[in-house]
Amino acid sequence: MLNKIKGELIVSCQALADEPLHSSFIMSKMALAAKEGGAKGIRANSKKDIIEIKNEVDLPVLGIVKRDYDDSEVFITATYKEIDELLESGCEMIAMDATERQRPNDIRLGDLVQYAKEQKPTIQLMADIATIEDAVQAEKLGFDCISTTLHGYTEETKGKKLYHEEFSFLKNVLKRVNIPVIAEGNVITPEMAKQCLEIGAYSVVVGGAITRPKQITERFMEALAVK
Ligand SMILES: CC(=O)N[C@H](C=O)[C@@H](O)[C@H](O)[C@H](O)COP(=O)(O)O
Repeated sequence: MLNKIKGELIVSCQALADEPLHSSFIMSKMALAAKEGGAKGIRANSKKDIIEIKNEVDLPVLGIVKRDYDDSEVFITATYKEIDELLESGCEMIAMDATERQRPNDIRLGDLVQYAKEQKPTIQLMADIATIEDAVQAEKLGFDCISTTLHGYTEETKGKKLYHEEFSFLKNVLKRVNIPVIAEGNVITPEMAKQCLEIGAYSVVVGGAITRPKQITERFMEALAVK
């Protein structure tokens, strides 16, 4: 998958149970629209959505399973169970939370990486990180690439946006690791996506700005309210 997405756009097609477009069928059509628009990869949540998306488009899929656990704040591919589901889904790459936060049942991130690679040696793994330290650790653990997905979404990074200070976080991550770094999170305009690639991101993931019409509408409403 990494070869196919170099310098390209990945579209994240996700709608959780509490979102208006929650439906594997709708996500598969979102993926088709993304493909027809030129995207070279899809990020998707849940085995069900991934299977339906794979029936609709022949693009490589970066899979996650979002699931909440009582004993942890980690919710993106948190345990062996989610990894098993993703291996069954046929996705080419698995993304998992790679923050230093405690995982459910105290599972160690390194053990999850090892498990996934043992189960399917050809699977590629993406580390969803929030901090520079997460990125450095992820490279050591054997992840194939890093994504800035969780920057701004942890206690430590709350309120931060990837585009703050001319994408300074992205620039710093790029300086500290040698594996590909994918820009993801709050990339909301085509210009921002282009900027991420110019800075040196390997590719860019755009979600809400393409596939969450409620979020897009809210952005318009905010702008109108200012006037
Ligand atoms: C923090 C979190 O849960 N991020 C999720 C990760 O899969 C998705 O909800 C995002 O849509 C995705 O990361 C793309 O980002 P954006 O939608 O901002 O372009």
